[in-house]
Amino acid sequence: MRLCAVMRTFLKSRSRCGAWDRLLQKQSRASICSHVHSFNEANIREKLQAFPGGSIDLLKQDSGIAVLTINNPSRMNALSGSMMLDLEEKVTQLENWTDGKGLIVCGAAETFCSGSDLSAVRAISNTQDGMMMCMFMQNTLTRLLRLPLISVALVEGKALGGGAEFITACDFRLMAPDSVIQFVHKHMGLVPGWGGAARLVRIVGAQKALQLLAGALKVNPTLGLQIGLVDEVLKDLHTDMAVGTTLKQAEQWLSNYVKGPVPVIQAVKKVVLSGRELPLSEALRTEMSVFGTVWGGPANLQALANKSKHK
Ligand SMILES: CCCC(=O)SCCNC(=O)CCNC(=O)[C@H](O)C(C)(C)COP(=O)(O)OP(=O)(O)OC[C@H]1O[C@@H](n2cnc3c(N)ncnc32)[C@H](O)[C@@H]1OP(=O)(O)O
Repeated sequence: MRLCAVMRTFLKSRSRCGAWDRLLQKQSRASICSHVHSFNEANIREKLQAFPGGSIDLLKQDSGIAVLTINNPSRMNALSGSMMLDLEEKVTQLENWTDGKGLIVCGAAETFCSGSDLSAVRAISNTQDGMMMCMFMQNTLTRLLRLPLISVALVEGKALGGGAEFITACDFRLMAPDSVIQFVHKHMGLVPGWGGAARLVRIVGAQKALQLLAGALKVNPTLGLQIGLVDEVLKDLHTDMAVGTTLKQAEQWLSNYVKGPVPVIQAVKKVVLSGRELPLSEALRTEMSVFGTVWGGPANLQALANKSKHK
């Protein structure tokens, strides 16, 4: 099945906010499907399956916060072909998670992700296969960013190459002390292909993005905060034993933004997403449509009955 058809099926299946879905559907077709005409999904799935190792683990919690773990520690959590397939499957599960509000993306064994598995990169170094893999990952990471969940990447250790691209597909980024984000693509004779450059420009602006990519700069927590790539630096576990694990700190941080009923939190994400991705006139229409899903809804009526004051 061609990817465009997959995107259409996926978007059609999520029709709780018709206008929002239709607009993103239109945008998805234009931005994701237009540049590789001969994309054959079955073909790329078969190719990716030939590079096994590691897993992507998903834990959906009663709190409404899920934890997605990139798990391939013997290769510094490099993404193998089967992990790319696994990631797509987990994103589908999250798209269907009606009780979800937040998502933390992290790596196993105290490091985030060292990018694409270099053994797979070597084996599929022809242009056609490279572009297919790139399109598969662009599609998956775009869907991750568009989840109606508030997402945060928890960076410990290293986020390199595709790992640095991955973190840009989350709404927020947290860094542990001593961690590093580096778009090493230039050193590999590459540029980002998983959508990381396009998203980076939107996060830090074109000037800073150009510096990060052209200089393959090592971004430590201080620089990350300074340029707006990173939203918070976590406390050092070695000097402050009371803070718990980095994952606990990330959950604590995210809990500030996911307090409240599921439909309201998901609606917040949708209006920001449409503002981020759509032209103003379409974003305004979408905002009205999402507004219609919460106006007069249970949380709204409850707040009115409580005569809430916001002192
Ligand atoms: C569009 C996507 C573009 C891309 O993502 S291209 C890939 C970009 N990433 C890279 O080039 C990362 C290369 N690796 C490194 O620089 C270093 O291994 C790294 C991550 C800084 C860690 O350094 P160290 O702490 O010294 O550990 P190490 O080098 O001994 O690594 C431990 C084991 O992990 C392996 N590894 C690390 N990154 C990998 C990768 N991307 N693909 C496949 N294997 C990878 C590494 O080969 C080593 O394995 P082994 O113990 O020698 O069997």
